[in-house]
Amino acid sequence: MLSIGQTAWLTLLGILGLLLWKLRPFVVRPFTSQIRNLPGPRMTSLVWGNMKEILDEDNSVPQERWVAEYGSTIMYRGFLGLDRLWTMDPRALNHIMTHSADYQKPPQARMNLARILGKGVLFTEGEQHRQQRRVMNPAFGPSQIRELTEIFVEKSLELRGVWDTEISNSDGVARINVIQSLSKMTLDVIGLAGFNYRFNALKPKGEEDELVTAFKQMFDPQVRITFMMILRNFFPIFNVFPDEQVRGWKRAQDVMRRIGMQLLEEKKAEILREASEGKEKARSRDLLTLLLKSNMATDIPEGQRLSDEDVIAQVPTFLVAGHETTSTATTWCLFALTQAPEVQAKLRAELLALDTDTPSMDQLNNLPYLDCVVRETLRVHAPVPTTTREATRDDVIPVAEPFVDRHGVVQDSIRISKGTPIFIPILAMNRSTKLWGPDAAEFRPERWESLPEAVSSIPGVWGHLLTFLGGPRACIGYRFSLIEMKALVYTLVRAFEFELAVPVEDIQKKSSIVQRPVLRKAPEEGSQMPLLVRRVKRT
Ligand code: HEM
Repeated sequence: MLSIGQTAWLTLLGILGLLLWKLRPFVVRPFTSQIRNLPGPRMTSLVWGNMKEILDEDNSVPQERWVAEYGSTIMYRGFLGLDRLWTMDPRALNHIMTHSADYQKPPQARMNLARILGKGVLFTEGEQHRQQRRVMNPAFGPSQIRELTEIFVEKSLELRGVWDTEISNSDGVARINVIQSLSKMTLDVIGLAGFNYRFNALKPKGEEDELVTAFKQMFDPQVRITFMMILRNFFPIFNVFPDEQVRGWKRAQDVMRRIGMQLLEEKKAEILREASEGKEKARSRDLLTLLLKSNMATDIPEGQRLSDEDVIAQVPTFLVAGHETTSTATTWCLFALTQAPEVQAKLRAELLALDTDTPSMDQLNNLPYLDCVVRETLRVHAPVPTTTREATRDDVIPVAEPFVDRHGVVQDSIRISKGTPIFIPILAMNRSTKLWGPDAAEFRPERWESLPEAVSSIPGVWGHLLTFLGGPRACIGYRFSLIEMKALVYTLVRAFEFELAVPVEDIQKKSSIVQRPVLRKAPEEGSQMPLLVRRVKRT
């Protein structure tokens, strides 16, 4: 039997051992990492590495400067000097994104995803991920999105009505924080299109929907980073001491789970009822019903079907992945139009030439300038500016362009060790002057009428952009968000004129995962894009 003193010593030793184990990469990697000889900036702090420069400046700006100085493939230091790979070589990026089993999301990022979203498609890796994508892909095909267009247009018109009322109440010109309304609109859309669930976020009926409350609780943008959060990130064992925030997440998760389960049961019953009545097509066209139908299809072998747990985990996954991304993209689109009045006028002229308030998907896709404006927005204002991966084994990454390492030796590949973090430079690739030309940073929709040859090497799933990533982990919802964005821009730009309500220097891009706008003078107010909105005068 151990005495209290001995138990305390053993516990202390255990904690010390765990600490040393966790700190091992920070101690060993600087001497063993295969990428330590890549060119790159000098480390400016032993504790912060190069992170201070990165956190002090706008997204990707320091890395773009380093690439201009040292070449397309560089190494810089993260927290406690941990090495990070940043490459803008299209061939290397293609290798990393297509070999998704060898380059996975870092374990800590996955742990946080699982804690908040459950084990949905954003979380899973390897065979489980392939299985989920196989069942889910059919729900996101072009013909399914065509069916959903009506919802995108209906909700866009509802938003038009809300802003119209605000204008009437403000003597003809309303000051509107557009990101707030757009976020409600896209939540309503993903509710209806995702699960046939009415959030009524744009036009609340009585009390706020409990799923909306749960969602807000989980993704509060004002969340404080506490010491306990950092500790829990490094040492999951500290999860046994939950604070109020963790308890709040747990309560929110319980609500999401309960409603997810209820939706699942209802939809399964509907599919079975319709099958027994001999109907070919289920009435509901939402993503969850389509996913369930695909999961129940006879060509999916029994062992490949998703469990109920897997299906329920997709509910918060769709909500998170498909909501703020599209609202933020549309917000930046309206912002870009305020900065380019001639583009706004040209776009409006094209949109008003089509004489309908309720366009179909094909009609939206046949508007060439609208297409250019949406592409240019997603290029310059990619909502997700970077994403991370970690090498799961030692590897040799091929490059399109040989580079010179720190010792002056020419290298034609990147040797990488297991565990090395990699940053995928979505925004930086989208605005690389080498690929897009000297005006790459400018918002110029006309560039899409004749693209430089070089951009065809960018390994993105859509439009020569990395906005939706590429390879097996590319965004599953890109067609969904493109048509939703087009329906919004079509409806809003036909109805209203937009002007920025504050000096442009006051708008700052604040990056968590998604790049949201905040006011430099009032960051505590959260996401803000104040625009002056007037009705379009039709002659
Ligand atoms: C402008 C809008 C959007 C942007 C910019 C965007 C961007 C992205 C990016 C960059 C990823 C890869 C993340 C990573 O692996 O690190 C991703 C994944 C994903 N997106 Fe989107 N997305 C958008 C809209 C949507 C919509 C509307 C949906 C659903 C309705 C959706 C569902 C997903 C899902 C489920 C994944 C995970 C795919 C996987 O890992 O297999 N996204 N998205």
